[in-house]
Amino acid sequence: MAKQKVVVTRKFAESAHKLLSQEPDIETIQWESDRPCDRAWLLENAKNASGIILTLSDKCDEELVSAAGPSLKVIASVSVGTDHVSRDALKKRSIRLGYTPNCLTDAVADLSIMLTLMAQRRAGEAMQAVLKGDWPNMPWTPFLMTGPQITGSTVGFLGFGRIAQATLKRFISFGIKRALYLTSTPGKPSKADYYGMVKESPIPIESAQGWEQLASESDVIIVGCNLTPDTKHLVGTEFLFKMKKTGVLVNIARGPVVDTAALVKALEEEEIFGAGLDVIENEPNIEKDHPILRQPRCVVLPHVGSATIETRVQMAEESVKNLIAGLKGDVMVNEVEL
Ligand SMILES: O=CC(=O)O
Repeated sequence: MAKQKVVVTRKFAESAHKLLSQEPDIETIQWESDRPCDRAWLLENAKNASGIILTLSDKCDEELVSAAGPSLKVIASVSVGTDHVSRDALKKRSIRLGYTPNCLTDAVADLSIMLTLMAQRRAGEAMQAVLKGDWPNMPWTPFLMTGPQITGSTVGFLGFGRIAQATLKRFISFGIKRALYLTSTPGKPSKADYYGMVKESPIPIESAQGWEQLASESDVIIVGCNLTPDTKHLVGTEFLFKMKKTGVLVNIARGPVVDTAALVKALEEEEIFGAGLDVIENEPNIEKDHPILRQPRCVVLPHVGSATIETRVQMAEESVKNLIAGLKGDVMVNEVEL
């Protein structure tokens, strides 16, 4: 029987490649670098492939699936977000889509806490001052580098899936007093209520009546929703200007949910206290002199939410398992319902 061709668009963890190499019926075409593969290489090598393992920076669109042709059965994305994949292009050809939602929950929740504290406690600004040699001119003064405290605050979640709930679980141990959430089904907790947060929580967890309530009553806002046409720029001027002046905004979801120009304006005009971004519109192509990078109260990280060693190994291994299950017609570890 002819082997099934699988294209792998990165060098991942060794253990994941080993899993794949143990499959006797699979022939692997491998991009030999951990940096993104060339689009032309991908389109060329996708021809007659049965499966492709890719990441959020590889666009999986009509062009790619039609380049692969009718042999294509499965896409395994090494990510939780799948907005880089055209669901329509897969659905109409009955191509299955695997993803890695669970294994990165803790890593991203940890980062959400880190960004919140960095934004509230002005970590970026404080580090810059020390690195620039300004510390000798900054003697201890009562309000030097002060920011709002997390204890006693209200934390608002735009999107209340696994990562948001794992983040809330952590926030509770910081002594927050209330949580508010907004999902695409207002009034109901997310179907992914894995931690039993809403039922078992020691603090009130309430569904916000709308984005206005979420924006105006929260001290911290965690953006954790999917990017869809409805959520693009959901956090824009109106939202930001409704936030408390002591409020901080954290985005660990997808850049375009937040309108960057509006965020720059809100920070410049001190309409909000600070921001922590793991993702940003047009990433990774952010110019060194982009106005968002000149905001002292804004911490920007290069999309490293899931970047713990353990998580990245697990994401790669799970993706290989998803791919193999998809090719064999078995149940995947995690599959997107298209
Ligand atoms: O953003 C990261 C992911 O989708 O895995």
